[in-house]
Amino acid sequence: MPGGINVKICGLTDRQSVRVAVDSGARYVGFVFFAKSPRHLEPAAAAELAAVVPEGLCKVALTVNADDAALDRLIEAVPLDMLQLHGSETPDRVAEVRQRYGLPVMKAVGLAEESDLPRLDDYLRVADQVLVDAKPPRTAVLPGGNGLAFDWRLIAGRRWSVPWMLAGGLTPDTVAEAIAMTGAQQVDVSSGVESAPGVKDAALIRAFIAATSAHAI
Ligand SMILES: O=C(O)c1ccccc1N[C@@H]1O[C@H](COP(=O)(O)O)[C@@H](O)[C@H]1O
Repeated sequence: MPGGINVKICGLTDRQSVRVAVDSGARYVGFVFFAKSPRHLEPAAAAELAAVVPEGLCKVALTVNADDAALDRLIEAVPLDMLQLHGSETPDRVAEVRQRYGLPVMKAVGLAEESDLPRLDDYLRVADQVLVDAKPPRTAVLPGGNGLAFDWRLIAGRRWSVPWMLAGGLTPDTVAEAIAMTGAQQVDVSSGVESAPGVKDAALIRAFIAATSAHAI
């Protein structure tokens, strides 16, 4: 969105929250297709939510190491604008998915320390965007959506050759500082706008998006 921060609200599971996200100015809305997640949706349910999203906003499907059969089913059922690959997909797999479905692909990469950064570079030639997220703890059930932040100083002042989005433990209280420190022009949130895992909170969604607008002014 020219002149402002692009916000993605991820893990939406109900119509009311989709409406709040859209009305508050979200540029991306994310649906999770990963059975272990409390935000998991079946494709038919996602199709109903997608119908609430106005033309021009980006409907993103988050998948984790999904195979072609699963992606075929998803794309057949849900009108999508972007695929977010949030597992251990290789650069070759990212290129394959992009080619097979003709949709823009955003590849998530988890960071915990400086030595994680080169992995991000591996995706710049194959992904349309990269999502810079916190690396999940070894014992985590989910590869993302854990409400954990990484040390933003790791990417302060860094730029990449494709558009990128900052994620990981962002909240209405922290997002302005995260933007200021990293220079992110796009931010993604899931846990930070929930009252319980998988339950989005309208007031938190509004507050999060307002906090990014306050930054832009
Ligand atoms: O949200 C989930 O359940 C999820 C499941 C599997 C992979 C990623 C998931 N969420 C994504 O993780 C980041 C950070 O989320 P959070 O704000 O820290 O909760 C974000 O991109 C979510 O889309």
